[in-house]
Amino acid sequence: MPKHPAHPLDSTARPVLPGTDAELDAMLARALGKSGGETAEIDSPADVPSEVVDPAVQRCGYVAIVGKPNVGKSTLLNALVGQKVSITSRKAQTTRHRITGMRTLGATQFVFVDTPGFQTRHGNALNRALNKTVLGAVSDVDLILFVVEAGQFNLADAKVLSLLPANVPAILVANKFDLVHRRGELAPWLRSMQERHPFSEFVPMSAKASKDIERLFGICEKYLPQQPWMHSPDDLTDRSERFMASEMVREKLFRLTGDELPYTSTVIIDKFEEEGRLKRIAATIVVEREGHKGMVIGDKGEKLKRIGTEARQELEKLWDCKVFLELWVKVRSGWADDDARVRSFGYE
Ligand SMILES: Nc1nc2c(ncn2[C@@H]2O[C@H](COP(=O)(O)OP(=O)(O)OP(=O)(O)O)[C@@H](O)[C@H]2O)c(=O)[nH]1
Repeated sequence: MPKHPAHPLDSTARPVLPGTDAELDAMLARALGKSGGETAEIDSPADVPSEVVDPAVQRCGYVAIVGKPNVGKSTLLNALVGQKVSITSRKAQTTRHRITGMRTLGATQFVFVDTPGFQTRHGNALNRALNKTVLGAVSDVDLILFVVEAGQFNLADAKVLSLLPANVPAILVANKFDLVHRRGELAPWLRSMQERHPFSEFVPMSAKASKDIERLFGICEKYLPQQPWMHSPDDLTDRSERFMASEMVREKLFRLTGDELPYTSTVIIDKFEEEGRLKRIAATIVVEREGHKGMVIGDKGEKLKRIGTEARQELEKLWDCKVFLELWVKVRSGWADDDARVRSFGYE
């Protein structure tokens, strides 16, 4: 029989927020897996075949992943879903859409919502659209994973934190824990974080470590309501193949052009045709200035060719079919400042 922990918000089982120093220290010790905590080991809901789960005992709910740009939200989402549904790059502001990825483990179906980092620096139309997406994402979910870099918190984190609704449980995910060398300094940091928001739990982790991902599933499960699944247990995302194609090109574009290319460059799919086991895709990379065009094309077209090859290879792997990908580059000055154009490029 699969396990079904009581929903923490159903009854008196609401998580107790650590108030005293001793409680905070215990929370930290437990989260770090040190002795002395009563729940150092957390079961993962995995390993119960989902086909055999009676709908009457199924759990299903939305989990929003929020945080400022570059803290690792997309890496986390991909690891949770078990496949690439959101693009990642070292360049901040890579994610622009609300993306849902799903994962069904045992009796529980997790529906994840990825959000763009909350934009604070520029008030242009693109950033206004991005911020609206973040607000929409957090208002109607069962659980929020507020992602920060472990031990860090600045104004950009604070702006995202200020958007969290009071009535939705939020877990503090201290990501990139592998980069923290002075772990002893985390206790005062955790204390200050708990003063900023009544987090239900604290999870120090690395989105790149599979053990941490498994542990996170076990932690999140109890926050999702008991109700039948909304998607088939095999579904991983509700985004179209067309969308995945444009995201994949955009990821390669940002990875291969480095920091010179402004994040306002985007990708539009002009053609998406299927012929048996072959997909023919034509896409345009839209840049803001003539000078950016050269950065994308590179010496003798070398860079553009590499962007195309890498995107094609990943798409072939993702869909398990042959892909023919044709790329173009166009200049459209000021598109990110133009509301109508931002909408026409697919940002609501
Ligand atoms: N060392 C380390 N690096 C990580 C970890 N998680 C993510 N990263 C890296 O951090 C960078 C940003 O990760 P993303 O997943 O793109 O971040 P994001 O928050 O989705 O960024 P935006 O799309 O800009 O909002 C990438 O280079 C990741 O490889 C982690 O746990 N440890």
